[in-house]
Amino acid sequence: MQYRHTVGLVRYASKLCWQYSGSRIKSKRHHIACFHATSSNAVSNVSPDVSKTRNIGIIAHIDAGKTTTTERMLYYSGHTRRIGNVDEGSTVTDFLPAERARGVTIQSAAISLNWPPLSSSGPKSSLTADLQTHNINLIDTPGHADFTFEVLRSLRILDGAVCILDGVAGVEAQTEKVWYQASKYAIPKIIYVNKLDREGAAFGAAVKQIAERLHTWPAVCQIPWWQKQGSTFVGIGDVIGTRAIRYAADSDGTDLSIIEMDELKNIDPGFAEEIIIARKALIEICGDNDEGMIDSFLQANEQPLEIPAADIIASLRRCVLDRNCYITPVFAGASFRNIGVQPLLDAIVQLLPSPDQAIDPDVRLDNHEGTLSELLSGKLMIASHTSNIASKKSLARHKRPSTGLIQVLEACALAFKVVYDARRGMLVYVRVYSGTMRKQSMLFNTNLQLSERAPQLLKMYASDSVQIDEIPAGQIGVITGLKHARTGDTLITYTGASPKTGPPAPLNALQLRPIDVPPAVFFSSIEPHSTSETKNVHSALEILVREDPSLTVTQDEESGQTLLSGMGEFHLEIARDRLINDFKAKASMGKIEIAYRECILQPSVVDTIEQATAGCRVQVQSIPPEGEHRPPEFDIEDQGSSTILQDGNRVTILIKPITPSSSDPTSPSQTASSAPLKLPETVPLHVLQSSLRNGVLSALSRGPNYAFSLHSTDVILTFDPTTFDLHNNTTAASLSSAARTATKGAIRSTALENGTSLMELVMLVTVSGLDESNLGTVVNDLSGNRGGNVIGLDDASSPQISPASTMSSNIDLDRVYAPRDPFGKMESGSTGGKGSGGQRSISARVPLKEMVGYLKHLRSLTGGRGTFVMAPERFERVVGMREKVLLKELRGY
Ligand SMILES: Nc1nc2c(ncn2[C@@H]2O[C@H](COP(=O)(O)OP(=O)(O)OP(=O)(O)O)[C@@H](O)[C@H]2O)c(=O)[nH]1
Repeated sequence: MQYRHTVGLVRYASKLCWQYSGSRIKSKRHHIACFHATSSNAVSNVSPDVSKTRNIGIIAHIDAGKTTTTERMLYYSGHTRRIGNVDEGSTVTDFLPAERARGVTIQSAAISLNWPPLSSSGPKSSLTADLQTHNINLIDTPGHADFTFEVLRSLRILDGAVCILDGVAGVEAQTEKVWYQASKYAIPKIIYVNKLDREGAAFGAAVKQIAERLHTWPAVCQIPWWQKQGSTFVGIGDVIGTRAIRYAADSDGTDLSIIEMDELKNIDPGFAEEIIIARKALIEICGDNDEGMIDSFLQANEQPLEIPAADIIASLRRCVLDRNCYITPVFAGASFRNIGVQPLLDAIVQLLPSPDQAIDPDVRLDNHEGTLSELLSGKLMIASHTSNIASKKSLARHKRPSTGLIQVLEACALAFKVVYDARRGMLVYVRVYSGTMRKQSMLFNTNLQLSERAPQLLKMYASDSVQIDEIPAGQIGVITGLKHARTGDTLITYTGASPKTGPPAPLNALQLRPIDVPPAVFFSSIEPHSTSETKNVHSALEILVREDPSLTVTQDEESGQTLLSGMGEFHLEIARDRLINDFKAKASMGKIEIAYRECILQPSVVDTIEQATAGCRVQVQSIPPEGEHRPPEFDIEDQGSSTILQDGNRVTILIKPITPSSSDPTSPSQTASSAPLKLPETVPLHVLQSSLRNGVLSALSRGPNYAFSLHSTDVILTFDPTTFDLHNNTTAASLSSAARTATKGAIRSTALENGTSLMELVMLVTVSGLDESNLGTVVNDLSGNRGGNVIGLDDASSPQISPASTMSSNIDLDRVYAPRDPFGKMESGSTGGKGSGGQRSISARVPLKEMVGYLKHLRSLTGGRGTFVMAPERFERVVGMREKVLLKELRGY
């Protein structure tokens, strides 16, 4: 029985929210209140100094205030003359119509600003004397979990991050997720506790949660200054400078006064005393981690108050840049009230790394991994070459290559974002890692294996831009006019560029740290309103997918329907809005449904099914699930350039040598360097390989029984050039088609013999905000009605979302300094043992289907207090009654 993806196949009345986003209602008015100091007609030829550059991301849970803070940064840096407002849809960075209408960040926006500003001084400027002007490339990332890919691709190219917390909510679930993602890439971070003007704000509690949930030692650099028994937030205590900064009420944040300690002791003795306590704690934590601070302490005659602010900043910077040091500086403010943003900008410049101090990016050359500096020093080339010649058993005949080949490399950059702009066409955002990318240079795209010229380069100021002649190493910029480059592609320039041949091997295979695309878990059909609209709709979809690789478009073979898949319901809704409103496509979107997977069943992994079609011999077998006995050959790891892992499947392409004496297939890398295989000039090895692979992947995109894509399938395709009749007129399409037919045949035979099964996505869910009275009810609901499996209670670190390697495991909470909060919300030195305020949390594994509409239900179970966050864990086979029920739902009978 075959099932087609038809609209309404699965009916879900309720809405899945990956996390609670609060009940904020935002105005739909579009006040564009900003006046940009730059314009796209301007041309800038100033090359920024790399040591005075910061590539920084702003990361946080949804609604923590990222865009509000960014807006102030633009204002103080002189980029805008008025402060935009998220609630009025007038911010610079949320410039998409959908972002302005909904008041949420959907795509990460890249802006450049100078801090301290070049021309202005006085109240709009830095609060640190003698701070030199730096160029900050800032990326405001989305907080909603459906747009996690946006955060991931930004993190890939950032050197540092500011993590913003809501001062009332503290460390929220999505904060933990993005924190650990940033930690995974070893990105140095500072924390800004925002919204301290709100009723219920608790800075001390937030600091304790930072230690408890983010597993880092908070180094409190500022403390909030509350007056009127804690009801009015008036400014901040500068622990590093031992002074207070008071902001005039209802000002734009430039009307502020610096109050030195002597005066503060008269105005607010309690607050002055707390600053002194905080400073001692800061010196202690720096001294525990940095030898330099011990020297400063001794030089200051062991008087913490006598240590110069510059020494503390230098010590903190050493700690932040040290990968093995688990210290995070913490700052305070209320961006909406214009409090605390200038000192935060100072901290970005002072504490976060410049590109030349940032982590050495990962690269891959041929099938060897290393770092960029290893590549540039020639080490990686030597390793790659040595392995090739070793495979030919003729090591003695080959000399080591000089590093000359690397000298051919002029520049390399990663395209981390592609955005369609109605006025300027496709904007490809790049981070240049080495060399200088120049206007009009010929770029070679190592992922697509093609050359494109870069007609124009831009520096972006959110939706505005300035033309530039070059993008030097360490900088972020935009290339316009590229027809092919996609997110995640590596672009290189090289001497003697030839669009016909591309760069010499193995430079043509150089890849900078790839960006993993998470699997799509929801889909919907897209129906053009008329046949004449089909082309327009497809062009618009093509743009959407090039912009956002976490969206995929497929064509259902049987129904002919176009299906759009994505990361969540909200993700697809936004895609629909963009399709219809921004691209004016005349089409409708069907019901949003869950994307299941299909897997072939097999009694034994060695019992493979083979299918041979026109030069392609295909073996198909199922990959045993994780946790079950898995023979060594199924270790899910990349096995060189002939094998890829994609969407839970493993695809290996082997090319048989033409020589009559060699009967064994070899991997392409071996074949490439062995004399017998002579491929036609028009079909070089990489084209042959990628065409065959695309054919296999296409066959895997539709299972034989349920029409969902296949998962846990191992495909080995052996290509025999002699039986295919490979010649100069062979096209990539004909190769793909042969691979596809052979793979489909093999899958069909396997399915006929052994059957297939449905697989569903299991989510790792963390429910928080619970208390003793509703904990049991929520546990029962998750493990009973929803078929979930509770794996832990009060797991402060949400271990499933937090890679252990990125955290410090031995933080003694009693040793963590946190100032007392007003109204006794938080006793310093205690979090109640069960999370903030004695709140309880649950970690569970639950099928995605059962989480649809969960937010509403959870709120009814917990009187509106419970929240949750979830992340995909893995696809699992659906068995027993559950499979019967699901199939019945899918069939509709
Ligand atoms: N009271 C108060 N409200 C704030 C503050 N900062 C932000 N807000 C409000 O919080 C809401 C969310 O602010 P945003 O700046 O959109 O938050 P975000 O983190 O960018 O949100 P997403 O991009 O959608 O994840 C808006 O209504 C802001 O006006 C603050 O310091 N105090």
